[in-house]
Amino acid sequence: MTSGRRSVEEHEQHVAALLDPLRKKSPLRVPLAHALHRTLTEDVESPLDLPPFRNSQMDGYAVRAGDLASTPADLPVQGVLAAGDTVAALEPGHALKIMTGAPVPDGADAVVPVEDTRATTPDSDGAGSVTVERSVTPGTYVREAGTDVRKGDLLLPAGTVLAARHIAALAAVGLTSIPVRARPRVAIISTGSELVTAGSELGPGQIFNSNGPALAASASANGADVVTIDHCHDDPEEFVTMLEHAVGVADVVFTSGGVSKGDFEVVKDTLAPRGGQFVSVAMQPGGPQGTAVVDGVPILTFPGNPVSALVSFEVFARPALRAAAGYPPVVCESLPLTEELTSIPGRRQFLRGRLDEKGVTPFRGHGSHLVAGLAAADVLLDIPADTTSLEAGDLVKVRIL
Ligand SMILES: Nc1nc2c(c(=O)[nH]1)N[C@H]1C(S)=C(S)[C@@H](COP(=O)(O)OP(=O)(O)OC[C@H]3O[C@@H](n4cnc5c(N)ncnc54)[C@H](O)[C@@H]3O)O[C@H]1N2
Ligand code: MOO
Repeated sequence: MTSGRRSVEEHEQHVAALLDPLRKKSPLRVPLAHALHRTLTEDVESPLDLPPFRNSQMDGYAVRAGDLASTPADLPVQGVLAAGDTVAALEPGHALKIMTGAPVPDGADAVVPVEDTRATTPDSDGAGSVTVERSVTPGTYVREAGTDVRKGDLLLPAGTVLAARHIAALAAVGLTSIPVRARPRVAIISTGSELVTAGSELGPGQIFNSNGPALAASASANGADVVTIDHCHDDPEEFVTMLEHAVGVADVVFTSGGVSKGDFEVVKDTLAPRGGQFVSVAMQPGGPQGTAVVDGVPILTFPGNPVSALVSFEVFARPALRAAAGYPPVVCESLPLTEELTSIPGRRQFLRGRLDEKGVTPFRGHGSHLVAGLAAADVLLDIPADTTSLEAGDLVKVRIL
C-alpha cells in the first residue's frame, strides 16, 4: 500500500507501535564481561560485606592507639603483614608493619602511616623496632568491614544502565553474571549501486557508503546489537535475498535509500507490493519514509541522503531502541536561539546546530547531503511545522545528539 502525507507525530506513533514488541523480549543473564551498557532487570543485593574484613588504608604500622599516649614512642615490631596475608593478633605494646589492604590484626585499633614513623632498626623484614612520631585516635586509617556496603543491602537498583563503575561494584562483591534486558538485534541494509565500502577504490560516479556505518554506530550507541550490515545494489533479487537473511537474524531491519521517486527504488519497489507503507512525512530532512513487516519482523526504510537517514533514525528509531534497551529517553531541551532563523511552512524542520553558553546556533546549509556539516553538529533544532520564523532569544526545542 502507498499512501499520502503524514505528520511526524503520526509516523512516530506508527513506528512506535511497530517496534513495541522489541520492549517485550525476555531478560537474560550475561557474564559480567558482557554487561557493559546493558540494563539491570532486577535489584542486586550485595552477597557480602565490603570491605569483607577490617583492613589498613595505609602502608605503615598497626598499633594500639593507647600505646601512643605520649610520642615519640618506641615500639618493638612484631612482624610484617602484606595484603593477602592472614591476621595475627597484635601483642600489647607492639607494632606490626602493615601494607595497604592487609587485614588489621586483632588487638590493633589504628594504623600509623610509614611517613609518621622512623624504623630505629631497619631491616628488610620490618622487624626490629619503630619510633612513632605522632599519636593517633582509634580507627585512624582502619577500613572497617561493611563500611562500603553490607551483605544484603541494595548494591544497584533494577534499571541501572551499567557503566564501568557499576561493573566495578558487581565484580567487587564477586558476582559473575547478572540479569539484564535483552538488546534489540538490528540488521542494516544500505542500498544503492553507486555505493562502495571504504577500503575499496572509488570509481566514476561512486561514493563511499556512510549510512551503513552511521546507522550501525547509532544502533549500538542506543543499546542495540547490530547483527548484520549489508550493502545491496539496486537489484530487487539481491535485496530480497538480503532481506530474507536479515529478518532471520534480527528483531528489526533498517534500510537506507531506494524509497523516493526515481526509476530504481529497490526498497520501495520490493516492499510496496508486499504490504509496505511508503509515505511522505511532513518533515525536512527525512520526508520519504517507509515501513513494512516481513516474516513478523518490522522494517524501517530510511531515505538515502546521509543527513536524512540519520535524522530519520534519531526521530523514529532511537526512542524505540532506547526503550527496548531500558535506556533513559532522548534528552530534549528548550534553549534560546543566538540568531534569527526562517523555516519552510508545513514541514517540521530538524536543523543541525551547535550549542554553547550563549544558546543554540543553527547551521546555514540545509542540504541533506551535508555529512561533514552533520558531524560538526551537536544538536538538532526541532522547528514545528507551523513555525516560519524565529528571532534571536526565542526558545527552540533542541534534541541533544
Ligand atoms: N523527484 C523527487 N526526487 C527526490 C525526492 C522527491 O520528493 N521527488 N525526494 C528527495 C529526498 S527529500 C530524498 S531524502 C531522497 C531520498 O531518496 P532515496 O531514499 O531513494 O535515496 P537514494 O536515491 O538511494 O539516495 C539519495 C542520495 O543519498 C546518497 N546515498 C544513498 N545511500 C547512501 C549511503 N549508504 N551512504 C552515503 N550516501 C548515500 C545517494 O547517493 C543519493 O545522493 O530523494 C530525493 N529525491
Ligand atoms: O527528506 Mo530529504 O531527506 O529532505 O533530503
